[in-house]
Amino acid sequence: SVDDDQEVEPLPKGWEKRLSRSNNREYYFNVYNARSQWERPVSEAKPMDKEAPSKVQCLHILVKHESSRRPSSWRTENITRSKDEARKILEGYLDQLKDLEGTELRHKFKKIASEFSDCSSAKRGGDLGSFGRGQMQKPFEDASFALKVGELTDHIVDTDSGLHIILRIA
Ligand SMILES: O=C(N[C@H](Cc1nc2ccccc2[nH]1)C(=O)O)c1cc2ccccc2s1
Repeated sequence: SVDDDQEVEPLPKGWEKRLSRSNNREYYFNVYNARSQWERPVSEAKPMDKEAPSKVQCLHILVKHESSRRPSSWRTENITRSKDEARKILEGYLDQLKDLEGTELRHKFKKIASEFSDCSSAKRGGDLGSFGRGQMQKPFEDASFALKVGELTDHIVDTDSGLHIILRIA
């Protein structure tokens, strides 16, 4: 059994305790480099751990427009809005989100994504899961990897799919 006082002792700085959904086990998340481990950490996670993360997990809200690669989505069979109109819509979402933080930001972001994102990930609150470099369109990848955990893009990201805002959650 785990040494009792470890149970009540606070975690070393820079670590968060999380629950793995797949096997209902607790694991530990290094908030600086987004790495996870099963073993309870004994030493502080260091900010210099902030080396380039190999993978990130992000939520996004996509607003497609008439020149999107596939101007169709679960919401709208034939998307005809202009790119400018799409930008204005996303700027409106950014205004609603930019002063929020933490759980409140994540919940509001997921709510908007699930109702309005033109990506099929809308069904998962905009959650794309974890991805490494080389998996997503380059502008999206660069914007995602430039974010710290918990951070929202302060600008709109333009890809062949349409216009996005991104929230990094891991
Ligand atoms: O490419 C997708 N969806 C496209 C729109 C789109 N284009 C993207 C470009 C970069 C990042 C996310 C993007 N989503 C669509 O529905 O037309 C993905 C949907 C999902 C759903 C779950 C997890 C990953 C993904 S990637």
